[in-house]
Amino acid sequence: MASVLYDNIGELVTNDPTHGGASLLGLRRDAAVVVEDGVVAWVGAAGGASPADERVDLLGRCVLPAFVDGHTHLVFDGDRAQEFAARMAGEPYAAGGIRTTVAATRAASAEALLASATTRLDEARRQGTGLVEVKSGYGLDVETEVKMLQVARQLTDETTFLGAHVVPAEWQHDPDGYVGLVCGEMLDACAPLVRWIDVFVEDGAFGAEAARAILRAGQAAGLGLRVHANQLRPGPGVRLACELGAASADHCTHLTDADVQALADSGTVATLVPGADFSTRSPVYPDGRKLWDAGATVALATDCNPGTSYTTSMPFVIALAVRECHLTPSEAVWAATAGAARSLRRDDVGRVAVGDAAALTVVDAPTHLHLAYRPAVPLTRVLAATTP
Ligand SMILES: N=CN[C@@H](CCC(=O)O)C(=O)O
Ligand SMILES: [Zn+2]
Repeated sequence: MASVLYDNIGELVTNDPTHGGASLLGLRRDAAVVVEDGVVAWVGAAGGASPADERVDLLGRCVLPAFVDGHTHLVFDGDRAQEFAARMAGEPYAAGGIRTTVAATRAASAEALLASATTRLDEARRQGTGLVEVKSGYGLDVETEVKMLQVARQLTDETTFLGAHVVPAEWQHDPDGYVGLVCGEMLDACAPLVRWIDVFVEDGAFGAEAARAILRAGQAAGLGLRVHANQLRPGPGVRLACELGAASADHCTHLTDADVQALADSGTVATLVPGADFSTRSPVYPDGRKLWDAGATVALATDCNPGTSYTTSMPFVIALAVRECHLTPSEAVWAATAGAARSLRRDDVGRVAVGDAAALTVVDAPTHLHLAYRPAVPLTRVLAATTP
């Protein structure tokens, strides 16, 4: 049995309420963690553990649960840097840009998609991410959606069918026919490859009626629900997500008071992706403060994709969530770990607890506050990771 002792941790974020009194993050100062065969075997005081096969001295650094990135589009081909540059010159973001990536992704081989997605996943891991969710949605035909998901399955168990990203060009004359394809042949082909189904509910993408039909079809196929909701303007996405019992409503940039209340009253997590608001130069950011104070469960994710948020950096998202969404640094770290785990309905990640798979990230700083305090500084890396 191989054991590793991580000793002299200056600040350990456990997200386990049995540690740290009433602190949100279950903080332990001067701590140590023992990992045996990839599982957390012991959590206690620095210098207090029995000898292990290997000892890693953290020299007073902060250790936290590896970040959980519950919303990514890591599998795609093509480049949209020109579209980004045009936006920075004043062009608005529109859902239709997705079709540019669809053309490139259809033309790419599975091998090429796996190679580029693996590079992005490695990039995320170098910044402290342990677990990612990955969506399809740049195929929009049966063959390419399956190709994307077969690639995604090689990266993570948390895969999502997003055939309802937008209506592809060849179905523009018959959007209802496309909804039928998504609910029928495409879902049948993709369901065995995924845990989740997602719909982009927005003008230029899918309305409430089509989204309800698609999500119900996914539910009937045994999939959990996620919704791209209220990204570009107020709309029905969040309320639909709450009504149908979705695990997560993602974006949540434009919420009414009724939307906030619906999230607070439901088990649906509000997953904020402020990297998208940053890269689309949104005039507003999600009001994380209001959601948190209302009692909603808040998560953070990168939404890594070539159109609206080409970042794999959870520390960057944490910094944005503090600066622009008005979460405290501690709330943002919780949302990027424990909150994100809830958005995937996982209770085995996003915390440091005996018996859990070990997924630890080290911050080259004495406290978690430095994640928001020192934006864009490469402070984090995964220390131990066993989650797929
Ligand atoms: N909003 C919908 N989907 C992606 C953007 C996709 C794209 O523009 O390529 C998002 O989450 O932001
Ligand atoms: Zn997205």
